[in-house]
Amino acid sequence: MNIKFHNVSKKYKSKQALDNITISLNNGIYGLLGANGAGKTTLINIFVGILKSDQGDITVNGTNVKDMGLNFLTHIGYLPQYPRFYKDFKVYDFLLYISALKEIPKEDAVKRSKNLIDIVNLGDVAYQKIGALSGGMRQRVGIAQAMLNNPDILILDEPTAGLDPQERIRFRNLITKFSENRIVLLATHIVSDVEFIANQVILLKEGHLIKQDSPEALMNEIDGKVWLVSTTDKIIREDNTHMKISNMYRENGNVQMRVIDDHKPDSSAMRVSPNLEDVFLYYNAEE
Ligand SMILES: Nc1ncnc2c1ncn2[C@@H]1O[C@H](COP(=O)(O)OP(=O)(O)OP(=O)(O)O)[C@@H](O)[C@H]1O
Repeated sequence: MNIKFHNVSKKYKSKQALDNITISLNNGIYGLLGANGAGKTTLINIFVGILKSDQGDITVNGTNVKDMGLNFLTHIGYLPQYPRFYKDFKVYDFLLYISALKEIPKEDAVKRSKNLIDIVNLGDVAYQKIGALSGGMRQRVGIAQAMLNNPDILILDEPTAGLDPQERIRFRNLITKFSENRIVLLATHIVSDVEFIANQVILLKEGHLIKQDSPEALMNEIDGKVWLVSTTDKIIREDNTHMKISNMYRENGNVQMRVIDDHKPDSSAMRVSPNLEDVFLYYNAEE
């Protein structure tokens, strides 16, 4: 599978939400990362056909999606950022209903719905109404419905919103298994969702493509620019050095700060290996 975005742009009135985005995706997991308002949902909505771009084209295996008609949708599974459900549907019935909309034959629909209910760990509530589920459980119904048609291209917009830590891990494992021979595009601003599973990260900022590369390559690029500085609460309260702090935690009565800086920010600072969160901050921090 291959998806190409060629010079895709989108403006909402005077707001340039996407500016000339050109990217290419092959099989694997792609983390679409960006701060709030970076343009992730706009890019996804243009791809799945909810929005029209002002300019540019998208091709799947070389064919313009505009020429694929409804056939295009049979290849796609999609979880919107804010999925809406019929609250009176029971989980299992809802999956059968979505299967019918996707024109999945009844026998397959039954098998697949039951299987996905197990996979997303909703066996205990399969016959409960969606309206009675917790937010995280509903989100898992959303993930399951996106996978019903066994899509070649799975598009997930903020899929882990509301999931507890255990379910996040389950989700990451599920996506890693599922991604073999497919494209999974996962939009998030939660770096840890993609840090260990994405083959590539697409970094957007204010509608621009900042980087597309493997997490390892992105981390290598800022090697030598991440420091650990040990300090105290008092100094932090008084500090006005405007360091780019990617993380802060307490250890043995001191405060440890992870600082992003081209130069050693303090004589006691120790160089540490970058992680993907540091990369995110490096490209997103205010000057
Ligand atoms: N319908 C709209 N009308 C006007 N502006 C919009 C509309 N939808 C999005 N925008 C603007 O376009 C920009 C990109 O929004 P988008 O929702 O694509 O970002 P995002 O990266 O998905 O953000 P988030 O992480 O907050 O969901 C933002 O500045 C947003 O305010």
